[in-house]
Amino acid sequence: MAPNKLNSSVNENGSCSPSENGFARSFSLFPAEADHELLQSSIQESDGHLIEFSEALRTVAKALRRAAEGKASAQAEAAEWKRKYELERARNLKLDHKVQSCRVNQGDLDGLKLDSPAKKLVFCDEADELSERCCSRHGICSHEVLRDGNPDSDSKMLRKASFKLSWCSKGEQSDQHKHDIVSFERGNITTAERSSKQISLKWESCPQTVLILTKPNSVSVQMLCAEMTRWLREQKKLNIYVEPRVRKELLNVSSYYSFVETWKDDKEISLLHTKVDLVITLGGDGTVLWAASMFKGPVPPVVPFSLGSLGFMTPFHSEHYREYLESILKGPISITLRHRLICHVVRDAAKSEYETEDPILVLNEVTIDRGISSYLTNLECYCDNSFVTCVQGDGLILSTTSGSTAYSLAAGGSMVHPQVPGILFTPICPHSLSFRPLILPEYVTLRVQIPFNSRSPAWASFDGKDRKQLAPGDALVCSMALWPVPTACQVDSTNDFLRSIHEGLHWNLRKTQSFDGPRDL
Ligand SMILES: NC(=O)c1ccc[n+]([C@@H]2O[C@H](COP(=O)([O-])OP(=O)(O)OC[C@H]3O[C@@H](n4cnc5c(N)ncnc54)[C@H](O)[C@@H]3O)[C@@H](O)[C@H]2O)c1
Ligand SMILES: Nc1ncnc2c1ncn2[C@@H]1O[C@H](COP(=O)(O)OP(=O)(O)OP(=O)(O)O)[C@@H](O)[C@H]1O
Repeated sequence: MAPNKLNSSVNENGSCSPSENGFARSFSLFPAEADHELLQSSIQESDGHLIEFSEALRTVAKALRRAAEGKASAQAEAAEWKRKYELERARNLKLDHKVQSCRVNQGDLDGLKLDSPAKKLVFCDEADELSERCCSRHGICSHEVLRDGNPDSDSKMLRKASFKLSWCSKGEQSDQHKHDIVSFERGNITTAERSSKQISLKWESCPQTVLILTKPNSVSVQMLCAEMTRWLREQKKLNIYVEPRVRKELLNVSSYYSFVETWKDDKEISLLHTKVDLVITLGGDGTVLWAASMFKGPVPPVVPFSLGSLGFMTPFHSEHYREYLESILKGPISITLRHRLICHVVRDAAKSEYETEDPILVLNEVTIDRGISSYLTNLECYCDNSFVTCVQGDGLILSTTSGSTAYSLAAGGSMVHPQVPGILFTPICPHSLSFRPLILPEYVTLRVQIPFNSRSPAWASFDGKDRKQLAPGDALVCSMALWPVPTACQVDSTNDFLRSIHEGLHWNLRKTQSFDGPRDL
């Protein structure tokens, strides 16, 4: 309790000194000294209770005042948002109207209809204005580009389940445009749309084909894979694809699994995204990285199940796979769009920047380090042709935000929510006192050049795999890829991210300070 005038005459032992306290002196007529002391202490106690009570009343009054003030400001804010919403809605209705009339004038696009799927893709790409309209009405992407067969015969010819992605919004209907990040309202710049809202996937037709990818050499994973395959086939009537190795394992268990499909070569792998509606991974983060690496282009939604420890990208516990898959196959699903980096190695001997080896897509990071050399690496770094710095140390990590909790974190980089579109620039053991990690915007192109005067080659590795030597004169060019990895969330992007850093890293875990002790009031 705070020091107070009322108890300022209390001595060190906690009792009132008779010489200082006239009130105490007036009771000196009582014969027994013990009774007197008892009375003294009960008076002090009731004083104490009164003080405590008045403090409590003051706190309640303060809280009530704050609540009233908060309510008033919340009401004002709500009114302002409502006004903005009405404005935006009116603007969108006007735009919609314009689009409709434009369409009538153009003969409803019928004249532009093309007969092959390939042409249809080109049509979508080329007619930017039209695709804008399709996006603004249907959300992020209407999945048109993944359709094949005759576009006129519509859903009967679909080989893949079509779905719709949209930003989640609180209202029933969102009329907002996906590209409308900044709006100009009466000459003032306002942010109309957040770039990283929770994304929701809604199936427009039922998923039919599932690809199951599993961590190798694990008996528990093999058993779960067999059980899940049977359940998906018998209960959900789905087609199942697995890796050739897994098909053999399943057939060793029983010939029942002969319905399971697989592929023969890389060409068939490159076409998987046109057949598969959903990818299920059984393993840890490494299996999610493996799944991502199989898709060099678009990636179907991935449902990552963790076996054993909770991974950072595997929020689904395998024990409850039936409930999770039931709800995922039904939809809608909250999705994290995990950005990937596309990396090109440009050799010194190349005649032009465009003469590169096959690009490599990474979900976590690309690392350029000193490999087995004991010399410092010397890496010249450029960002959109501006010189950034020269890394002298063990190396450099260019990481996605999904990879921010992996190697980059170990090298001192920040942890970033996976839905934030950025590139982390994290040095490994820089021999300098002032080299802090950076986070760069998603639209930049980074170039890491091995100088001609470097004492040794550098080594690039991609998601911890596929090491490539970079000789003096070679460069690694890296930018954000077009094709993210959509992973299903257990709850939503933010909840899953926070849970993974709490449970996976014990982030900021500390014993709570006890209540008693010195305090400021
Ligand atoms: N010093 C380090 O921390 C270090 C060193 C090398 C590689 N790595 C990481 O390992 C990754 C390859 O993983 P792997 O499973 O194939 O190899 P692995 O089996 O060697 O596992 C590496 C560990 O990193 C974890 N991990 C992977 N991706 C993660 C992510 N996005 N967030 C948090 N943790 C993550 C895995 O769960 C695992 O515990 C690389 O991409 C790299 O990020 C880390
Ligand atoms: N289908 C696959 N084929 C080949 N290799 C794979 C496959 N799936 C995973 N791997 C590799 O196996 C290794 C271990 O996988 P994973 O990280 O999933 O398991 P884990 O190490 O047990 O998980 P955790 O680190 O979360 O405990 C990784 O290096 C990964 O690249």
